[in-house]
Amino acid sequence: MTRKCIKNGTIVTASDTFFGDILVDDGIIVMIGVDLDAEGAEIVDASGCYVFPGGIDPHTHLDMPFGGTVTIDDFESGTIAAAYGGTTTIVDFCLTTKGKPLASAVNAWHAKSKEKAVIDYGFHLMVSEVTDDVLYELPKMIEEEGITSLKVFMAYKNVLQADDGTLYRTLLLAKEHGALVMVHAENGDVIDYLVKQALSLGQTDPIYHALTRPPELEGEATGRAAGLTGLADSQLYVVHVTCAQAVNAIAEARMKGLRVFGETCPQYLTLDRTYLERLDFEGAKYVWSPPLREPEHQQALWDALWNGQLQTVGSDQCSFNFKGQKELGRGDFSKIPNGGPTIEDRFSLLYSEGVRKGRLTLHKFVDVVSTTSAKLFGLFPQKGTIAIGSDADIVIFDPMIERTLSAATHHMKVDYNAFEGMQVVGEPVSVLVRGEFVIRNKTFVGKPGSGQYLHRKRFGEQHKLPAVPSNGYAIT
Ligand SMILES: NC(=O)NCCC(=O)O
Ligand SMILES: [Zn+2]
Ligand SMILES: [Zn+2]
Repeated sequence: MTRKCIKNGTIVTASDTFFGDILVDDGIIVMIGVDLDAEGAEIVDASGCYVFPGGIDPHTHLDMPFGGTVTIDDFESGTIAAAYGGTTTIVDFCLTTKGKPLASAVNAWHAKSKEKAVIDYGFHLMVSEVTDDVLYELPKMIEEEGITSLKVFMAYKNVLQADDGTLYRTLLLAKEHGALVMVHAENGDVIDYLVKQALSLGQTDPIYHALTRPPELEGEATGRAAGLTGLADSQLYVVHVTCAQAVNAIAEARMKGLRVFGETCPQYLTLDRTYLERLDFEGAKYVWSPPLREPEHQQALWDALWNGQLQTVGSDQCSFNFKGQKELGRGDFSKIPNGGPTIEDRFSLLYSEGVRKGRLTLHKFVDVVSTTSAKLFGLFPQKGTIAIGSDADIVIFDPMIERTLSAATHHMKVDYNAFEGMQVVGEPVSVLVRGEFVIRNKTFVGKPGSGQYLHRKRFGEQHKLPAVPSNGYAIT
């Protein structure tokens, strides 16, 4: 049945809260109001629940070769887990290879995702060099594929790291063609020196991963990237911000009027550096770059979300099994594959740790887990809100359910949960993508391959919504 009426929920967007019904037809929201006439529609009862726009996760790495291995969650397990967690759209990083056409990387990413994704998805391009070939091809990727965001790494020396000239040229190109440059901001050269020094002293445990990547090096790189953005009069999105130093650099750039935006991730808001000290090499489970920080940085990140210095929360889903993958770094922390499993718990953690603990308002919660990502990445208002004409990507969320996050109950393939044992309150009970249930009463009912590829708009452009049916109107 394509027509549905979601009844009696508390509908929350980034700007409004109202009680009522949502009528969905053919995947689109066609009416919002009180006591809607739902004749011919399937009734979905949302009483006692919040009705949120589907989460948008702007930062995932599914089925991606990295650190000498490949992330264990692919577009099937990763998007099923995302859906369970209340996320209906992801933007995944397409890894390009130096010397090879960008199109071959994009085609490979289409092949990984097409038959598998259960929610909608787009791609960012990771750019590690700017050659004449890349300069020629990039505009085509933006125009033909709708890939309107490009990531540049300032760290991972000799692997993905690009130099400042490459970053600057990418910023210029992005300005010219309406793309958003994303940056992994850490000073890779100094980190390389510190890592070699630690290893030469026999300091090989996971904790040295954090000790060789101090927050000053994240703050320095963030400020440098922001400065180059100003010079290029371009736009920048700093991924996975972890510390006060980087927040300050972003805030300073924004105060100067620069188009600089920042994302943090659930792990940096809820976990700290002591996790890397866990015995029996368990600390390897908590190796991310940039690393987990001292607890005081968490407050800086929550404050920055509250006051708008940071705008989004991405998962940076990049999962490796502890057994056989994280273990590649036993005896040498620099060989531990970087990243962790976060796609499933992002939305609930932000609600439970953010809204429930008074660190985010309900509207700010929706904004940082969905709406602003839609705006920055060319998906709004097709995605990221509940409005007439928008896709019916909807999360029915029971705010009273108490549960414990655990690998025993999660839906990712990966063999551990980064938030194991953490108590959260609130759970998505049903999740719809374009009006079809993917999760219904906490059970997966979707179909691999039903997720659609999203051709995204250029930076600053909006989607035109389909015409509203003649009887479509909103009562608020
Ligand atoms: N963040 C992390 O440790 N792994 C994923 C790759 C990246 O985003 O740098
Ligand atoms: Zn990164
Ligand atoms: Zn990442």
